[in-house]
Amino acid sequence: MRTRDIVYVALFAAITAALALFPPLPLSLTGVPITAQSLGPMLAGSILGWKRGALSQLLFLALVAAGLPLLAGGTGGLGRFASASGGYIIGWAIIAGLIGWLFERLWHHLNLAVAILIIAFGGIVVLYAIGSAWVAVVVHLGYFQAVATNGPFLIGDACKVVIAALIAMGVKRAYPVIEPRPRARQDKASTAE
Ligand SMILES: O=C(O)CCCC[C@@H]1SC[C@@H]2NC(=O)N[C@@H]21
Repeated sequence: MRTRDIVYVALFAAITAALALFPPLPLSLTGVPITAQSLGPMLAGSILGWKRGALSQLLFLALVAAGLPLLAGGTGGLGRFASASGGYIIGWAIIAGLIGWLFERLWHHLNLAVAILIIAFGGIVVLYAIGSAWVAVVVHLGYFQAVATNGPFLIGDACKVVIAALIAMGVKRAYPVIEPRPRARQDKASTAE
């Protein structure tokens, strides 16, 4: 990793931490809060790509695990991973990697709609799937009951998806950070013509 990559990783860990400044709203059944912080991994993956995106969230998680109060509401420590929120928090690193990987693969086909679809897939479908498994275990619910507890997150998360896609597409145009995978041979041939 170059120095610039380390700076990007640290910057996006810091952005996720800064999003904790928005006050959380915990749900009564599970205690998992509505939070602005899941915008962090959406941005990290879509702007940095899979490796640096995932690393930025792993760095953030390491700091939380070490006890720094970087989660919304000023919480942190290993206990947060054992709480009903644990799957979502761990999922942030996974979805940053997944979103970044999909952005790299589809770089030459990206437009706002594709970006929204990719970020919604990672930041809603996959994140809820992981988070709900954790909720099911910790809160003693069936898996699909746990999935249903995500309902109140949907409007906020849909807004985060659109915000992340708009920012990521703006960065792609103005100052692309992702180094895309080479185009398929077929694409190359058609551009050479
Ligand atoms: O305990 C924490 O601070 C972490 C909370 C994780 C909240 C998840 S992230 C996806 C979903 N959308 C939200 O707004 N909240 C949950």
